[in-house]
Amino acid sequence: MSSALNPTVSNQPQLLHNPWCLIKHTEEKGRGVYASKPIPRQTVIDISPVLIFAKDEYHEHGRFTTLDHYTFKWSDGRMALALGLGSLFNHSERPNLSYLLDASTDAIQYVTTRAIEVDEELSIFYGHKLWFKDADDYANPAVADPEEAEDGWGGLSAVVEVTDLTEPDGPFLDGDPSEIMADEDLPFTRFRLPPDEEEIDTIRTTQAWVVDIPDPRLITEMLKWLKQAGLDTPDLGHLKRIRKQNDMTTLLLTTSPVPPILPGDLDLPMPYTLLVPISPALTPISLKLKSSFWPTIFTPSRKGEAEAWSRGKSRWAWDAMIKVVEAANEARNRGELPIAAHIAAPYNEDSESDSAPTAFIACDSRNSNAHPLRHAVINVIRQMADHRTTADPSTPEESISLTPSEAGESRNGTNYLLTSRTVFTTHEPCIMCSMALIHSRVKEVFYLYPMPRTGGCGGIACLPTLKGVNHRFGICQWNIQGAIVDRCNLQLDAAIDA
Ligand SMILES: C[S@@+](CC[C@H](N)C(=O)[O-])C[C@H]1O[C@@H](n2cnc3c(N)ncnc32)[C@H](O)[C@@H]1O
Repeated sequence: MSSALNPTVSNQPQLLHNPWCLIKHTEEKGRGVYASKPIPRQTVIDISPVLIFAKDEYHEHGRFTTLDHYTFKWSDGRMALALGLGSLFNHSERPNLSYLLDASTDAIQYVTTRAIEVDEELSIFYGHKLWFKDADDYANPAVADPEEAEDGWGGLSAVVEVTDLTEPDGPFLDGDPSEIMADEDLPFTRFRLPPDEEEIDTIRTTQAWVVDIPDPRLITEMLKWLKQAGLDTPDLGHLKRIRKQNDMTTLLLTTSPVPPILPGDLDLPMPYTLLVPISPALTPISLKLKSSFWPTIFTPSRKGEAEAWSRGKSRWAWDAMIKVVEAANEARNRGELPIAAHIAAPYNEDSESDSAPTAFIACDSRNSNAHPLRHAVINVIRQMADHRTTADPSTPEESISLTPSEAGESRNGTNYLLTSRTVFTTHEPCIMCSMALIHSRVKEVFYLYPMPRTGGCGGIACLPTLKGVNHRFGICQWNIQGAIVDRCNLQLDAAIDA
């Protein structure tokens, strides 16, 4: 953000009913909403009721007034004005709020997409065609060009038009599909889970034999002996061999259950056991904690780094997301809750993404089954389980559909159901569904709508980060809700319990 921006608290009455924010004024942007204290990710900042204008009314009158800076497209060509905080969020190329249009209550809900620091501005993404000069000083600031701006009406029209919906085939089709996309251009936000083993009681250890060496001159000899005795094994490569503590030098010997027999001529004390970490430290905090057991090697490996995404893979995700939203719409038309989940066929650089038969899609069926546990994610995992228990790999059709790990006698119950698979859902999975995804060893989950009150992927809890949970999966929130929802005309109940 431009350093020229120096927000001042305006002298107008503050929103005392809102615990998170203040309205401040800057010369460049006018009023804006700023965090008055640190705000956690997925906090509902405001649910603004909207005032709706009929299409003709807006076209003939509203668009010629100041309203035009504040309104955005609603369904059926109508325009909406957010009452409350909703009209004061300024635009950012890197927004920290997502929004959720709720046609059933005529309201719009604003939710933080990441943790927000005190004094940070809360912003939304208006779209690519701005009618003003963006005051934020990013590398490619949008240049206001009235000719470029939409000639339609509605200042914030892009709130629901982040992606160009006039492109009949959708985004990410142009260009080289293998080109790796910059993180900020991806259609989703990845949530960074804290690295494993950040707390002392989650560090996994094993018992190792060590010996104190009262005379440091014996160290070289002992290191030679370790080699000769075959104790210089790679399984201890993540640990330092020697620890110097309180004037005592101690040598790490082995993790074998039986004590090693030390050379008799060196007059060493008896070996004894200690707990040592079983893996290297990936973070500085982990290094400190692990080294409190035994000096550990620091390897900030690539393990925790985000996977690179190509344009083709973004398109694959877009298609999967469209599919899941369409399924949710169909479910709604059948009288179900409009929630769907999709186990996408794995992305393959060389083939059509949606033709592989191991893709599954399921909807919430709590209504039709009168069964409170028939959530979409549970239903889709069950489809995969049923497929793996019943598919006959001897038939040509099924032999195509089963991946090597799925085929053969090791079927359901032997292998995990979703290893290396990606699940797309309309709604953040609830706690029950998140646990089912952990049990299935899913690789990653993409969802469209955060569920701050029920979600198990960061909403009310983040299951993959809980202590004692032995699997982690990637969590990504789709950024361009508006585009997808508008395209598929999904009418969503923001209060839905997904
Ligand atoms: C919905 S209003 C936001 C609240 C507005 N700042 C106010 O004081 O009422 C949209 C208007 O805010 C201003 N604005 C929003 N985001 C901006 C940005 N990134 N840079 C400059 N001006 C911005 C523009 O004048 C725009 O027409």
